[in-house]
Amino acid sequence: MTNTATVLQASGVTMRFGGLTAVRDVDLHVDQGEIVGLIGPNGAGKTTFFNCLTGLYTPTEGQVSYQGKVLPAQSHLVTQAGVARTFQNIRLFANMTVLENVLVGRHTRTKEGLWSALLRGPGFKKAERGSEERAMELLDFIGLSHKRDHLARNLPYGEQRKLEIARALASEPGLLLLDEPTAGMNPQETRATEELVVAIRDKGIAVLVIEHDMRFIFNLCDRVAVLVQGEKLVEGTSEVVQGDERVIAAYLGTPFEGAPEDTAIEEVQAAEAQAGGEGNDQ
Ligand SMILES: Nc1ncnc2c1ncn2[C@@H]1O[C@H](COP(=O)(O)OP(=O)(O)OP(=O)(O)O)[C@@H](O)[C@H]1O
Repeated sequence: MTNTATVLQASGVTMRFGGLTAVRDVDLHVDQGEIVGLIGPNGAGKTTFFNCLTGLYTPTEGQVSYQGKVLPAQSHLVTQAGVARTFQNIRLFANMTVLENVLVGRHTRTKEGLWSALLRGPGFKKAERGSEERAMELLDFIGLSHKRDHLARNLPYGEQRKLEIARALASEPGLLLLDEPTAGMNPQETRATEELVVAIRDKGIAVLVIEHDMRFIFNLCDRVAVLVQGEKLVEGTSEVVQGDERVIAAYLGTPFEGAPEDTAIEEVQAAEAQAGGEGNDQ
């Protein structure tokens, strides 16, 4: 426990959909105690990569290990192994209470399966009693214990996102993957989420987070990897990534230095200026 241990290791992960390569040969690791950010323009392959890590997709090539063991490409086995995630779009059980949502998240840690949890069979009810204390601890941790009996759908948006995190934590992960946790949040909610992620890390859970809010990422992350068109372009500390011109260019959609398009754009601009000047006397 004294040395830094690698929690997650993705090696050469490639994901193709027919002719489209959404993720190409990506290596990424997350160490114990780290918060790692994954950024990139829309369509860069971030969510596809998460889906490869969590068993929703079987990568076309490459492999993913958690604590030294190759993960199976089945999401419930990945969760059982210790990797939990949230989704870009909220996926709570809207008509269940706050507490019930967290209890469902514990099903991988009890002998009862998901259906038993959802249908609330006798086996689940028994397991539930043992789990309730832990679920309430988690609700305390995220500041929602006072709303334990509220229906999830009645929570304000920011609290729904927090509840999703609590449900993911209920599987007792060693690594938490967050897909755009602050999407749709106001600045106060974003700030609170930042603090929550730090508190999660301080509990010994490593975090890998996809986020478009750059301030959130650069404030929070020990390391940031940048995906562009499915490939890892840069990886480093916030300072390194912020200072890398290729990252700025990728976000602005500007061609890289020396790219052939540079001259083409200049030629078009010159032609447009000339045409504008000819037809216009100003
Ligand atoms: N199931 C799929 N079948 C075919 N193509 C897909 C599939 N999922 C994603 N893609 C394509 O793969 C590419 C990467 O998409 P992905 O959603 O992973 O990007 P992203 O970086 O998460 O984007 P965003 O920031 O907008 O969420 C896109 O071109 C997308 O259209």
